[in-house]
Amino acid sequence: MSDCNHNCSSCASNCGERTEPQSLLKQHHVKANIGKVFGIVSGKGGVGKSMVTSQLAVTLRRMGYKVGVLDGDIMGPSIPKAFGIHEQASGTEDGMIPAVSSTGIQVMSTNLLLEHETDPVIWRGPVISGVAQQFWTDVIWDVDYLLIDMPPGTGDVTLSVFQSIPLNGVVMVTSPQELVSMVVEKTVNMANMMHVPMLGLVENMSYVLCPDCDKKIYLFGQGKTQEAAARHGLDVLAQMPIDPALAAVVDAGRIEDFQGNWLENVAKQLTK
Ligand SMILES: Nc1ncnc2c1ncn2[C@@H]1O[C@H](COP(=O)(O)OP(=O)(O)OP(=O)(O)O)[C@@H](O)[C@H]1O
Repeated sequence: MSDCNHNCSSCASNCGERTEPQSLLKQHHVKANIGKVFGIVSGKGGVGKSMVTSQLAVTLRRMGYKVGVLDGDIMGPSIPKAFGIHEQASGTEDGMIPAVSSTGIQVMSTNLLLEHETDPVIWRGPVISGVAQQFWTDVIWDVDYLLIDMPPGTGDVTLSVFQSIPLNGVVMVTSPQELVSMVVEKTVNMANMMHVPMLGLVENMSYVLCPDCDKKIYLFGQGKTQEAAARHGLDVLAQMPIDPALAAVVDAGRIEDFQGNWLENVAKQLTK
């Protein structure tokens, strides 16, 4: 190490004298213009993480912001379908260009790279993590807010996103039953260990609204949410009902038409 200047912060060499851990954070594409970046996480699958990510993107767009969604759920991408995007992503010599929804939301997802939407993603772990990173480093985003729909749980891709993308915070999505479980705690702990601020919790499928009297029916009991969230050190930012109309707009690729303002408080947290 003849040319060692003993300043580890400006040196990429991993020699035995290194005293500081090396950052694994990656730069976004040189031509990209990205304001803030938020991850949407969940302890396990099927709790409505993609639903919340899409609705949050629409809510921010309705507030007038430029919004992008990076579909980090590489194996089970569902964002393009919710937005009714079926064409393949395009690219130039410079980089990848995200698809754009009918209201102007930018989207990048593995499903936009496959020849057929129904093709399985038969890639090994390291390749999958690499793709999530490339959606950050190689895509020419132009957004005020980039939302990352993370894969469920605390696996490879989640870790890779936490390590390589400078997140401004994460929002946790749970269902009422999941809130009391260990998997939520694991995800909260992972964000803490990665020093990424956990902004709070969206409880999805909290209640059903009676179509006749508008009464909220809490199928899994009421009042436990605040207590369980507090145990995890989380603020409850929103509670969303189970609403067949929501599932229907997702199935029809028309999430941008959804009615409801459940996530306005979450959007305010992200934009403040
Ligand atoms: N509040 C809701 N009301 C009605 N249907 C919902 C609601 N939330 C989610 N769904 C439906 O439940 C299914 C699972 O939701 P979603 O794909 O968002 O979950 P997820 O947590 O992202 O799952 P995964 O991580 O496994 O992809 C979807 O068909 C979605 O349309």
